[in-house]
Amino acid sequence: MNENAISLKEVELQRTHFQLGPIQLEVPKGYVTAIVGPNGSGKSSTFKLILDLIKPQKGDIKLLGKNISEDDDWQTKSRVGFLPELFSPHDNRLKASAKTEFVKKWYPEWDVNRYQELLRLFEVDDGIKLGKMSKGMRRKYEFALILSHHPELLLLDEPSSGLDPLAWRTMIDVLHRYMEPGDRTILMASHIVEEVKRLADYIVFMIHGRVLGVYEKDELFGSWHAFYVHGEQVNRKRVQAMPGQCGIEDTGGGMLRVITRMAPDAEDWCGQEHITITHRQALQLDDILAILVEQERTRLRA
Ligand SMILES: Nc1ncnc2c1ncn2[C@@H]1O[C@H](COP(=O)(O)OP(=O)(O)OP(=O)(O)O)[C@@H](O)[C@H]1O
Repeated sequence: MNENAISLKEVELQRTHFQLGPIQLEVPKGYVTAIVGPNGSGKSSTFKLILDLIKPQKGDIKLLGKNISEDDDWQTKSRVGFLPELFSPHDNRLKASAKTEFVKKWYPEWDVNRYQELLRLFEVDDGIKLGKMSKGMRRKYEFALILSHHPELLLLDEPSSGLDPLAWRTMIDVLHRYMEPGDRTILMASHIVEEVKRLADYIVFMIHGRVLGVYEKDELFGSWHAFYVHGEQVNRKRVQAMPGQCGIEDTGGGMLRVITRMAPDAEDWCGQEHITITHRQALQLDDILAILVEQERTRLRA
């Protein structure tokens, strides 16, 4: 990884019932990074910290090379497009077009043609009051708005929340095209497995306010596998020594299903131990997340 679009160093945020961090996170420029984690794990809070909308108790945050706590300059923030998870109800009485007129003044790179093109693509009428828009329509409008000033960096919190399947496909398409020039960056939070699979280059797991790791997507799916082995050939105790082992299940019919997070090493180990893998399965993102959540719960209980 070379240049970072965002970096968080030892960032801590203390709330009454929640502790975020210390977080160490680097978001590489030119790629899509997806934060994946259960509800309440701190994804939205991380976005707000990055944008200086809330202040951490400790740590340093850099946005597009600038230290955000020292940089009050709008210039850096005007290079970012932020789609929050929830929109403020304060704008509800405004027509979308009135909000656009207000917002566009803040962005030197505002592109009216791009805005009109995106409204057409998403089939959004900006003559409607924001409070009268459906959830999906409002999301599509805000999406068009943040893309129309040619941001270098997009921060998308649950981008497809409320979108129908057709609008979802359009959004994925628009984001792929957005990334085409090669120097743009997306940091997104998502619960949608398919969305992460289609868009992300890197995946960050965040659980209970902690970043559990940043993984290159293909490497992640290539290393988390379930191996099926014959219980007659190998007993539970022996298979516990498999590299990266993080779960053994009896699937009936004398078969054991062994989950490993180090599939290539585990395969070599099986070879050396003369254990035949009868079948193997790459784990899905939600399976991996479920295992990590369980491991984190066990760690917290200990
Ligand atoms: N303004 C606030 N004051 C106090 N606690 C808050 C505030 N906002 C969020 N929290 C708490 O911080 C924790 C993290 O919330 P956050 O919204 O960052 O999580 P999330 O991962 O985005 O969740 P979700 O997937 O449900 O959107 C939660 O326990 C939440 O209750």
